[in-house]
Amino acid sequence: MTYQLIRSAQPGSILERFACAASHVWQAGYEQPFIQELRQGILSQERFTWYMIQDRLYLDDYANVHALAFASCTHSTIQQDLAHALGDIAHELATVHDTYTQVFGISEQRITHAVQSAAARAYTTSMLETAYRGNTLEILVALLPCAWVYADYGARLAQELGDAVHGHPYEQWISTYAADDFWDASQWLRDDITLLAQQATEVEIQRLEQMFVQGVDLERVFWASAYEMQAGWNF
Ligand SMILES: Cc1ncc(C[n+]2csc(CCO)c2C)c(N)n1
Repeated sequence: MTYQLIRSAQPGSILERFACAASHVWQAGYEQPFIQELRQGILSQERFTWYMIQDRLYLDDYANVHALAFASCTHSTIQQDLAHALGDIAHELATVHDTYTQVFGISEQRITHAVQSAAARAYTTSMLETAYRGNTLEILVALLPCAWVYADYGARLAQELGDAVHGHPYEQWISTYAADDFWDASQWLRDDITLLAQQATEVEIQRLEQMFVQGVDLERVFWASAYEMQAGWNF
């Protein structure tokens, strides 16, 4: 179990069940070339730029999933959490994205004309399908891999790099996701899932576990497709 998993998942909790079920794909995601070359600071700017453009498109869909979760929800506290989380996504766009789009000279025009890669589209289509058809708990579980995987990989990268993170070519990216603030910003999501899951049956929990594993794997595939600079379809 990794650093963030130990820190978050109470023994016997639904979160621990998710973490255990996903442990293989989780580790495979960390060991893939995109993340390992990023850690070593040798990931090409071209690949990172490709990723950033795809991520901008992804974040639009990701924000929409929050809005759909809000619409599905009758709990006022969970609605407030979702509305607040939308603000965090705007912050993410303003910090990580704006920095790198400036540093790497990615024009707004290139982003506007970009087409989602096949893998990115598979990921967002799957999340949006859950958002349109699922209940609030299912939609929240669709959002969870995004927050948890990034916090975990960020913390591991920072831990492994130690002082070498300072002046690292991808310092801002690593530091954003390694920060305690980033972890704390998604505590509402883990809490609300834990709360709603108290009413779920064992069969429903097993389905959620499968959804979670698929989401963690789609995070892996998203990076792999950026590493390959995978194309999409122009329709
Ligand atoms: C493909 C992809 N997956 C996850 C994130 C990380 N992320 C994006 S928004 C958000 C929530 C609060 O900012 C988190 C964790 C990303 N950037 N791109």
